[in-house]
Amino acid sequence: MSLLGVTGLRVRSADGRDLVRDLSFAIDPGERLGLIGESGSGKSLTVLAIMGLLPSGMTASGSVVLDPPGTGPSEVVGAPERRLNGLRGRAASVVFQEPLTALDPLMRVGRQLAEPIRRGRGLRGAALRAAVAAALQEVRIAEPGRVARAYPHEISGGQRQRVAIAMALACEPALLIADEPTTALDVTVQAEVLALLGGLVTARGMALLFIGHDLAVVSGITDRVLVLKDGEAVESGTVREIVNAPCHPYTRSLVAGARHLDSALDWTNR
Ligand SMILES: Nc1ncnc2c1ncn2[C@@H]1O[C@H](COP(=O)(O)OP(=O)(O)OP(=O)(O)O)[C@@H](O)[C@H]1O
Repeated sequence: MSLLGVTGLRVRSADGRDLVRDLSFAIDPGERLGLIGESGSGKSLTVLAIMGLLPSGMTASGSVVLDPPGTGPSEVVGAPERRLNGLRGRAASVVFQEPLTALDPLMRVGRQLAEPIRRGRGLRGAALRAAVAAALQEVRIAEPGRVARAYPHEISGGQRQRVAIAMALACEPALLIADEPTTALDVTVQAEVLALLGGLVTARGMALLFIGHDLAVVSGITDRVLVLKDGEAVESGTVREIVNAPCHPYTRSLVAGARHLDSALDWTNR
């Protein structure tokens, strides 16, 4: 059984429009899948449906099953909040595009990172403080003491995204979902955060669902790609297949327009 199995997923708006239609894919433990598509193609709604976090009024149908090692499979669609809370953070965790989504502006960084570590790992006191420092070091925060004492607005955008990544990792999820995690960052910081994410996924043996609109970025960090257009999957395959022999016209336009395509092609020769 896959770690994540999405079958016939449909997301419908409050006014009855189908924003995601008949979407099916699976991710095995340790696998890296990219979900790529233009703005408005339904990528973020797919992520929210997987986490049981759709905005009120929107409904999901079909099936989303999370099956992390050591627990039985759980259906997300229609699950009560209590069951979803047990899955979030442990089975799957999300890093969003805008790190401030994950951070409370009125709470010091160290305290907010401590909360999921305390909940997830049951640590207290000095052991909890040490775990917070270790978590900040793991995401390569240069001055963990200063950053732990800072409020989110007192640190840089790149540091905020590193903290958001540390929070997403706090409960040791089997699947990390990264929803355009570098889009809000400037270009040099983007590359550093991508390298960090890729390294952490490898080091922890996590599976990765990486959402993006830039084929060069997505193909650099994933093994397989699913192409979404207007809420529907139009093509899927390995990075090599998609980059070297795109079938659907939309995928062809993505490949033709991909910036830094050379570096993406280098990745396919790994
Ligand atoms: N809360 C909402 N209410 C109504 N429609 C919404 C809502 N959120 C998203 N949509 C619509 O659903 C469609 C898919 O949106 P979604 O955010 O999943 O796209 P996306 O591929 O993630 O785009 P982007 O790359 O810009 O984030 C879009 O047409 C969008 O306008």
